[in-house]
Amino acid sequence: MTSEPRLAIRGLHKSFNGRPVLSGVDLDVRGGEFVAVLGANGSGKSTALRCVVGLQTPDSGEIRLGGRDVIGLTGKELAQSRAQAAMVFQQIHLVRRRSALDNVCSGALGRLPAARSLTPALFPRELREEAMSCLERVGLADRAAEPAGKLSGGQQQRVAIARALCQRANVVLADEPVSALDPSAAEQVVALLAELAGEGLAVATVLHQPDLARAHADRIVGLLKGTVVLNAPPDHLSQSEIDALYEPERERR
Ligand SMILES: Nc1ncnc2c1ncn2[C@@H]1O[C@H](COP(=O)(O)OP(=O)(O)OP(=O)(O)O)[C@@H](O)[C@H]1O
Repeated sequence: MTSEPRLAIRGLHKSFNGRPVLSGVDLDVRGGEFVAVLGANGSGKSTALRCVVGLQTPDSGEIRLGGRDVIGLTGKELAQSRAQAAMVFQQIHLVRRRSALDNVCSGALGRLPAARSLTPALFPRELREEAMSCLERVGLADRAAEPAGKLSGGQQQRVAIARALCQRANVVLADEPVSALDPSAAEQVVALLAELAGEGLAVATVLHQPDLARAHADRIVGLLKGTVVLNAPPDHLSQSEIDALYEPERERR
């Protein structure tokens, strides 16, 4: 594991309509590390990850990707810095009628010349080869030609992860990637994310399954009402510490 974090978040604040959602969040993810982010509904998990990839704008704080603060960057510099991080979502967002391979190739659209990115027929051969090796890494090379919509939910999520690899992201952020999957597919996808971290990627995933986090993560980060209250390897955390993250949900019921 490298010592310089690939992703370093410092003092992240975000409010919606005057209501604080993130109140000074710090989070580091190093290459080779698999971090699970846990917390009750509304604790700010998605907002924190969305700020990293530019889907939300924080009110204040630092987001360092590859050692460089991306807040305040503009234009090409911002695009290059942000491309280091790719996001995988619960709703998988593949083009269902396109092949798995075409979907994976689309991870490279940000670096293709415009004339090459208009339609998959124009994707260069080298890109198709790279996308194929990304599909191999997620165990789906044999389904490359299949329309994405015909694959199972777990397979589609693995295609989305391959697309993140084809973006050449070195930080992969996943927001509840397994919430829509059955337990066996969920286990496979989380194990895959852990394996990719083991190969050197920096991976952080929001999970609603503390057991999967305990089984696979190197570190668990717990958010409570927009504040990091846990940050430790699973075997350093008691079940009651993890259960306490979900107290606000129980109070609401
Ligand atoms: N674009 C937005 N506009 C207004 N409020 C928002 C917006 N995005 C998120 N929120 C609110 O911010 C709070 C935190 O949302 P967020 O999605 O980050 O929580 P979460 O921990 O990921 O929750 P969940 O587990 O339910 O996905 C919630 O109360 C949510 O309603």
